[in-house]
Amino acid sequence: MLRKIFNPARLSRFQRTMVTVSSSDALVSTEVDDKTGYATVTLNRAPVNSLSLELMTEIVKTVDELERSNIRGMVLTSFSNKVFCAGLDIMEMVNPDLDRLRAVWTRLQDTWASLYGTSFPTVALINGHAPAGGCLLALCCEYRVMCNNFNIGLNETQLGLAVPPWLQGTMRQTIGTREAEIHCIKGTMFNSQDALKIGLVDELAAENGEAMQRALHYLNTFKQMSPYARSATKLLMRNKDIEDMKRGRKEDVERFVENVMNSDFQNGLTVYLQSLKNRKNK
Ligand SMILES: CCCCCCCCCCCC/C=C/CC(=O)SCCNC(=O)CCNC(=O)[C@H](O)C(C)(C)COP(=O)(O)OP(=O)(O)OC[C@H]1O[C@@H](n2cnc3c(N)ncnc32)[C@H](O)[C@@H]1OP(=O)(O)O
Repeated sequence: MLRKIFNPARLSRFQRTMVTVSSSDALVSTEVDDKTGYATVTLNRAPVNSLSLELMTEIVKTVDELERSNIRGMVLTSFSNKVFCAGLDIMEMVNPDLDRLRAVWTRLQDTWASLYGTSFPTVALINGHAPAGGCLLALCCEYRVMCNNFNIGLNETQLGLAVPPWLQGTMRQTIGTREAEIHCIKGTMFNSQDALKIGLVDELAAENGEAMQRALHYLNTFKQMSPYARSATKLLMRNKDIEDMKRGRKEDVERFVENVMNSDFQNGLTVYLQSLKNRKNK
């Protein structure tokens, strides 16, 4: 599982040298620069990259294939310069089919596990808002560069959802136990500056180009380092969290289903959706 010597010949499925490989309707597009071995993975589900079952399936598949392709690093970003990812697709939770709802939560667990557990270095280039599941994607990466004037945070409790233990753990690891407890419970959304102050993101950038330079700078810090030592250290730090999540995953799915099927939650969701539409029409 650990990284071997970079071999561009193993990148066949992915486009190399910065030309998009995927068709225009692909939910995730991947470009690999064969000089550096860095992949740029772009979420491409208009309008707001909300995490449907299909988008999460594509993310997991992409990360698995990159793991096999022997890349040297990955930048995760959005097609939109306004929204990085709007979190779980709310429509997946409105009067859902139970089997699909279980599959949605299972796939969110998989998404977290595969992104959190990559052997190669990962940077989230947060070029837009990142509430809830959007913040989750960013937290899974090793390093976060955020453009100015957006919001990020785990606002689940504001929506009537509990933050699952594995996601709480990633937040704790990033901003510390005390702050994670306060802000998971409150469902705080941070603007870019406050996110930097609290350590939720590592750097700010004025715009996309600068953010990409900073992301690549982070990846370049590993150029001279043994990939084996790097990834072994990362995985030794993270594997226990993934194993813990996997041990409790069935109960976690059932808690989510119970949470979503609660009539108060369903009523709240209808009001919330309407509020999003009203905000838009103002
Ligand atoms: C002990 C432990 C117990 C554990 C128990 C388990 C319980 C479960 C826990 C679950 C926790 C973790 C899970 C995460 C849940 C989520 O991720 S829920 C989703 C949260 N997301 C949001 O609240 C974001 C809502 N959206 C916005 O705030 C804004 O849309 C935006 C800031 C992202 C973007 O704003 P703007 O650019 O102005 O676009 P809009 O006009 O608002 O939106 C365009 C369009 O998209 C629709 N939309 C927005 N977000 C979503 C979404 N998340 N899902 C689906 N659709 C979305 C929006 O309604 C607009 O649609 P129309 O054009 O009006 O049709």
